[in-house]
Amino acid sequence: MKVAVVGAGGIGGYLAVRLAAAGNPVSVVARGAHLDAIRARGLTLEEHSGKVTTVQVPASADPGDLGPADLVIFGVKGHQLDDAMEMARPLMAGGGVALPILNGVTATPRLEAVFGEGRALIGTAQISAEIVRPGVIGRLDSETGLVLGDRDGRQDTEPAASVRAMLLAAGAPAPESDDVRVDLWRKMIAWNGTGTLTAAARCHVGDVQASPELRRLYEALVREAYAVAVAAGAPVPADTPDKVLARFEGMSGAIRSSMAADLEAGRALEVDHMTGAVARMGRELGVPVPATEAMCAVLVPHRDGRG
Ligand SMILES: NC(=O)C1=CN([C@@H]2O[C@H](COP(=O)(O)OP(=O)(O)OC[C@H]3O[C@@H](n4cnc5c(N)ncnc54)[C@H](OP(=O)(O)O)[C@@H]3O)[C@@H](O)[C@H]2O)C=CC1
Ligand SMILES: CC(C)(CO)C(=O)C(=O)O
Repeated sequence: MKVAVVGAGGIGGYLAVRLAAAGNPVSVVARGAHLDAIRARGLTLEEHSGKVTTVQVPASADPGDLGPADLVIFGVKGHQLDDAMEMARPLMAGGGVALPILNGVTATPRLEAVFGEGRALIGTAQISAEIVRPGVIGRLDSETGLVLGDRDGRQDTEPAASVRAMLLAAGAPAPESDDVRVDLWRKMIAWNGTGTLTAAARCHVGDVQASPELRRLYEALVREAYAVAVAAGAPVPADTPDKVLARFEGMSGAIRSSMAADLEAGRALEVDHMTGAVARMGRELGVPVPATEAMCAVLVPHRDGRG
C-alpha cells in the first residue's frame, strides 16, 4: 500500500518512520527547516526506550511531486487541515483513502466534505510525540497507539482492516476496538482535561497529578466534556469519565500536550478545534461548561501564536 503523510510532525512523523522502516513505500509532505533536514539526513524517530530509527523517504512541500497514494495520513493540526486538504488533492486523486490522526471529533467529516463520503477513516492517536529538532521526532511515551476504523466505527471493513494490519505488521500499535467512534470521543473527553490543562497551566501531566487544585480542575474538565458528548448523541458509555480519570493516574508524568508544546514555542494553537469546540458544543446544546470556558479564555489570546 502506497502511503503519503501530509504533515510529518509528531504523530505523522512517528507513523511515517515506523511504516517506512518496515519496508512500506512512504512519502512525506513537510516544509521549512523540517523538510530541509529530512531531505538532507532522513527522518529520524527517537523513542522513549532509547531506540533510534532513521529512514530515507521522498519528501516535498508540494504533494504534486509525490503522486497519488492508496493511504493519505493527515498529521496536521486542526487549524491547518483546510489548507492541507486543498493541497493534498493530487495525493487523493487515485481513489485512495484519508486517515486523519487529529485530536477532536470533526476531522473525518471535514475530509469527507472535501473528498467524498466514504473516502476518510477515523483515527485517534493515544501517542505522545513531537518534533524535537528539524528532521527528528521524539516519541515521549509508550502509550496505546493509533486506534482506527471506518466512519461507522468498524475495523473489519476495507480499507480499514488492511491499514490496521499494515500498522501492526510495522510494529505501530493499532489497538482493537469495538467501536472506534467511542475511542475518538473518549480521547476528546480525556484531552479536554490533559491537553487543555497542561497548556493552560504550562505544565506536565506529573504537575497535574501532584496538585490537588489542578486535579479538581482536571476532573471538572473531563466531566464537562463527557456531558457535552452525551448531549451530542455520542455513543459513550456511562463509565467513561471514571475510566478516563483512572487512566490519568497511570499516565506518564513526563507528558504534556501538543498544545502545551505549541504554546511554549509561540506556535498557533488548535484551541478552536479542541477546548473551543467543547465550549461551543456546550453552548449550542445547553450544557454548562464553566471550567472549559475559563480554559478557553486563558488560551484564546495565544491562538494565533507569536507569528
Ligand atoms: N503530538 C502528540 O503527542 C499528539 C497529537 N495529536 C494530534 O495530532 C495532530 C497533529 O499533531 P502533532 O503531530 O503534534 O503536530 P505537529 O505540529 O508536530 O506536526 C504537524 C506538521 O505538519 C506540518 N504542516 C502543516 N500544514 C502543512 C502544509 N500545508 N504543508 C506542509 N507541512 C504542513 C507542520 O509544519 P509547521 O510546523 O511548519 O506548521 C508540522 O511539521 C493534532 O491534531 C494533535 O492534536 C494527537 C495525539 C497526540
Ligand atoms: C495529551 C496527549 C499527549 C495524549 O495522548 C495528546 O493527545 C496531545 O498531545 O495532543
